[in-house]
Formats: sequence, C-alpha cells, structure tokens
Amino acid sequence: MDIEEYRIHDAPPTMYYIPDFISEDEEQHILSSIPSNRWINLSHRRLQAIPARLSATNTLLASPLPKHLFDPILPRFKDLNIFQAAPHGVNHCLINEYLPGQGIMPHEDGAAYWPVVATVSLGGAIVLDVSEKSRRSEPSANGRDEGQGGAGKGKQWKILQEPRSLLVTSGDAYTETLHGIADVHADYDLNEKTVANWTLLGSMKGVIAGNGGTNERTTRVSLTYRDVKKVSTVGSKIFGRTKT
Ligand SMILES: O=C(O)CCC(=O)C(=O)O
Ligand SMILES: [Fe+2]
Repeated sequence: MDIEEYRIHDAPPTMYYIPDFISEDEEQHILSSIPSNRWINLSHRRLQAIPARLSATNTLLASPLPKHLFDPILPRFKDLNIFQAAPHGVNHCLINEYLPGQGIMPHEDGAAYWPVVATVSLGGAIVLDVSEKSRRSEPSANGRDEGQGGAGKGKQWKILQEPRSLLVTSGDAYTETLHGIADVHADYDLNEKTVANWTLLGSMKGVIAGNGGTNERTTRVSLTYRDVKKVSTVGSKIFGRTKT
C-alpha cells in the first residue's frame, strides 16, 4: 500500500486520509478495551494519555503501549512508513472522547513531538477544522498588529474524519497550521467543494450527500499517535515503575 494514493491534495502539505483503516471488529475491540477508570475530565472533552502524560519539560517516561493500542495499528503504520524517520517510532497515544456538542479549541501540537501525528477515529464522524496560522504581519497603516487572532484571514480547510479512518498530518500541515473541532451537535454544508478529503471518503460520502450535507455528531473517540522527542528511562530506576 502506497500512502501517496491517500494524499489530500486540497490540504496543506502533507496530509493523508485513509478510510476503513481498521475493521468494525477491530474498532469495537479497541473501544471495549479502553479502561473506564482512567479518564481525565476536561471542560469540553475527556482524555487518557498513554503510557503517561508528559512532564513539565515535555519528557515522557517511556513504557510500551498496551496491546489494544498497538495491534493491529502500529504494524500498519510500519507498512505505510508513517513514522519511519521518527527517532523512537511511536511512543505515545492520546485518547480523546467527544460527546455531541463537544470539541477542541484551535491549537497546534507543537515541538514536544516529532512533527507527525496519526489519528485513528472510532465511533462517530467529525469535522476537523484546519487553518493557516496567521502570520505576525507587518504593522498595518493604523499601527496595529493584525497577526494572531486576525479573524478569518488565513486559509481554512475541513477534513471529515470517518469512523475507522486514519488521518496523518506532517510537514507544513503540522508546523504551519492550527487544528480544532467545533463544539456543535452537527456539522453542516459538507460536500465536494467544502470538504478537502471528499474524494477520499468511504461510505459516509453517500450518507452525508443523502443527508443534505449534514453530519449528526455521535460520540467519537480519537487515538492520536505520536513520537515524544524527549524520553526518560532513567526516571523509572529512580522513581520505580509508574502505573499505566
Ligand atoms: O481528536 C482529534 O482528532 C484531534 C485531537 C487533537 O488535536 C489533540 O489531541 O491534540
Ligand atoms: Fe492536536
């Protein structure tokens, strides 16, 4: 399988979208293996950081990913050479859960990670909003800096993430854009003109087209796989094993 076939040509370089990356059985197995007692509640979603959250210096106390997060996903990443150039391969997975009406503010994942993120979606479909970071522009005639926060100036893209799909974000798409998810109960106006990965979509293309361009949100769980650049194994000798 050559990942180039899955490149999103209408998005910044370089994003890839693979529908049906895992099967329905695999999806159910992963969902049922996520422990129910390890969620960290945030105001607009809940998450689990596996194997651990990063320290204040963005260091990961490394330990292997649990089997349900490893198989069958990591061997497939290897086949696609997604983390081929990353120093440790994949060593971290964030699990985010969004109920209808929940989302995540526009942000960048930043320099703690090797600049590749691979997102597997489970449960419901959701739109990821990607926007060009507004550049710190030259002071304008009235002397105000209209860089960060200058409304609606940067280019924007919508990526529809179907359940069981894989989205890979790398290169400029990782370093030069922000991504977020609107806290809405439905995504509207989805079609071949507004959705950057429309031609790559699987079965939801027909469903959404038949639904007048609307995606009703249901609970979605995302697995975001990354390589944390700074890793500590010494810590385990000093502090003993951490609970995972
Ligand atoms: O759920 C997603 O697809 C995005 C999550 C995200 O942006 C993050 O965890 O940094
Ligand atoms: Fe993110």
